[in-house]
Amino acid sequence: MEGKTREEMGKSMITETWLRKHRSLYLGATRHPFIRSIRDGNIDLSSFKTWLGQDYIFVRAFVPFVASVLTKAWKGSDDSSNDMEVILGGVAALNDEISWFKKEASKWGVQLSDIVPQKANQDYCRFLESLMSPEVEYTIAITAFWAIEAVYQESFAHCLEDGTKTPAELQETCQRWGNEGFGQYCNSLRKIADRQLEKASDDIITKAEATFLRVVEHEVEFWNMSHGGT
Ligand SMILES: Cc1ncc(CO)c(N)n1
Repeated sequence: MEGKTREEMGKSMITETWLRKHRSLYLGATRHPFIRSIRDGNIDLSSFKTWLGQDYIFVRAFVPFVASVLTKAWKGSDDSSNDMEVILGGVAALNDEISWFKKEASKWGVQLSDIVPQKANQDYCRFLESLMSPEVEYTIAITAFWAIEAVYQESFAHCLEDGTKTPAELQETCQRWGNEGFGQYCNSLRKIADRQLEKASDDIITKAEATFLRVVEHEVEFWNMSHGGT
């Protein structure tokens, strides 16, 4: 890539350039102390329960967001049948995820009906809601969607690598987002985002990059909230 302009590399490398440019922030999300503590086996189980309850609330807000991305794909995509299939797969996975949260919560003695969303969660859900507006372009929304899923995929896959000390009772959680199928799904989302970005105006590309950064910041805050416990 040395010495090549973005045009020569092809604009399809846009997410790649962002990941490189914002590497330390991105690693701040995917290698967060909360994730490290799972991986090292010294996680405080009250932190895990906090995360579980808060993430259940997040996922419930995430469903209408993903549905809004699906709606935008219907008219806003160049390859809407491909994109709608990928996004619909995401909706189906979320249906399964909600059942999993309920089962997992009862296993850990977490009463989901009692959970009050904390500030970082409220802020993140409000951000999702802002992206649901019909004024927000498909390219922006699909970029956010990819980034949201990719942070979880990379974070939890990191806990499953050889030599990690992830506690047995948290393996299933890590598998949920760290498994290869979820990795493929994230790659599909990334390809869609790159394809959309390739033909986007500079203004949209700039907006999409800012959206990507905000997602990563919200993810860091979300882990911070969980890591703080209670
Ligand atoms: C906070 C958060 N980010 C991403 C995902 C992935 O679906 C999730 N479940 N929760």
